Amino acid sequence: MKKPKQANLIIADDDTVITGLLEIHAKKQGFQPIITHSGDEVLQLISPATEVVLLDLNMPGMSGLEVLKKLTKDHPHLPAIILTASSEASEAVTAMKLGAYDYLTKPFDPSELFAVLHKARKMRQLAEENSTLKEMINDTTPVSDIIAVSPSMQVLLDQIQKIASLEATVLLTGESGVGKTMIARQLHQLSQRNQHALVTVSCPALPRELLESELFGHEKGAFTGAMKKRIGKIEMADKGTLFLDEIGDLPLDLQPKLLNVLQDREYYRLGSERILKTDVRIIVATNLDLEEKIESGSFREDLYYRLNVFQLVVPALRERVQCIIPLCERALQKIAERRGDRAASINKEARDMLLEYHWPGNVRELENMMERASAFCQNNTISASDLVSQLKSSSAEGESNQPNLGNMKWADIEKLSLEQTLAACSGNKSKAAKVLGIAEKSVYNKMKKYAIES
Ligand SMILES: Nc1ncnc2c1ncn2[C@@H]1O[C@H](COP(=O)(O)OP(=O)(O)OP(=O)(O)O)[C@@H](O)[C@H]1O
Repeated sequence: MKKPKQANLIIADDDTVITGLLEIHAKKQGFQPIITHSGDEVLQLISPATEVVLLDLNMPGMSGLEVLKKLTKDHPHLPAIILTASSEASEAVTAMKLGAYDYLTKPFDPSELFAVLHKARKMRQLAEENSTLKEMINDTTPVSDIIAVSPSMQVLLDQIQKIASLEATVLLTGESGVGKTMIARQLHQLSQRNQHALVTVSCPALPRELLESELFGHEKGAFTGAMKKRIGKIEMADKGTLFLDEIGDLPLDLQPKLLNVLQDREYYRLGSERILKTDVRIIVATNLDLEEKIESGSFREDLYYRLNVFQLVVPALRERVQCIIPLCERALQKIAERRGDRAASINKEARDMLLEYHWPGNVRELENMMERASAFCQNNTISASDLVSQLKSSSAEGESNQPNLGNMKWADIEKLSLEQTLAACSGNKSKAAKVLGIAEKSVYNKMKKYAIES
């Protein structure tokens, strides 16, 4: 068997009529196909030029699913499109779970097949670019890399250890950029489900209709443009963990459907009345006050209670001051590794400034700040002048209710603002929390922190 250098599409099917036709179509569509009629050969044919594999599940030699298993393990960025006979629906589901990019049922429409092939090829190119970028940014924080020096973070890590192995739903709350996604990942890694997928859905990222089909999947023809059946993220996360980020933005009319999943582990694909069962653990995160959303009628109370089995509050960076310098040093270390350089250091004046800053964008802002400061600093040492413009711009861009730092320390401004608000609300903490746009619990915490008497 000759392994052609330029073939970017492998067509594996034992039906010579189909492969003959596909070869002609593929060439017309700009692909350089190579044909095989045996499962065993597929893996040997893969070369750096391969962009897509079209795989029939029923072939002599190694079974299609075995080939797929090896393919997704050894070549995770290589999309495989599965061809199945219509009676093999359960095999198609297995194939999707094994990591197939898509599947088509025979007999298929060639224009539909090539639309999928082109999409897969594009995805392959993007995935490659993405993985290079990911390596550059190194944005996945391994569990051992989590910085937890402050007592509040240590308590949090302790809670994570205790609840990770439970099946219960977890609600992660905290401001944007505090590390909720990182903690969701850790909960999954420490659970018995870690051999299965952690599937993330960002609720505000998609318009309502797309979000619904993204979560629950749809049948062919369920809505205009639903050309074929699609498996939803809930199904993909089966036996693993589903992480719903920004759950506060889940549209009201989708909330009962999620409630059903939480209560009975049941749901329907769009366009189908067949009940599907799922074995999934759900972790959700929000930076919004869900109790406030319940009051305003945009979040269901029954869903909130189902989600709020274990609530983990990830503290804002300003509330874990002891972590600030270690987080900066870790960020600088990672930046240096990426650049193949020595890590920059931070002088005393700059450290003081970092410790006093109010960090509206939390750890994400800190990482960005270190990136810029280390690029522009002199003698590989970050000094106050490398930070000052960034601190100003982040307070200007930040939340509008953050007063200008001016000559006052942030802590003094925060204390003053809390005292004045409490006085204006005749000492009513719940009212003050609403006026300040923070949780009532935060009012109590801040009163304790600044020794404000009730
Ligand atoms: N304690 C920590 N130790 C190490 N890295 C951290 C820590 N907390 C946060 N980070 C890092 O900060 C960045 C932002 O974290 P993450 O994306 O998890 O925040 P988030 O709360 O999910 O934000 P958003 O609400 O905007 O989605 C990530 O690069 C993450 O690795």
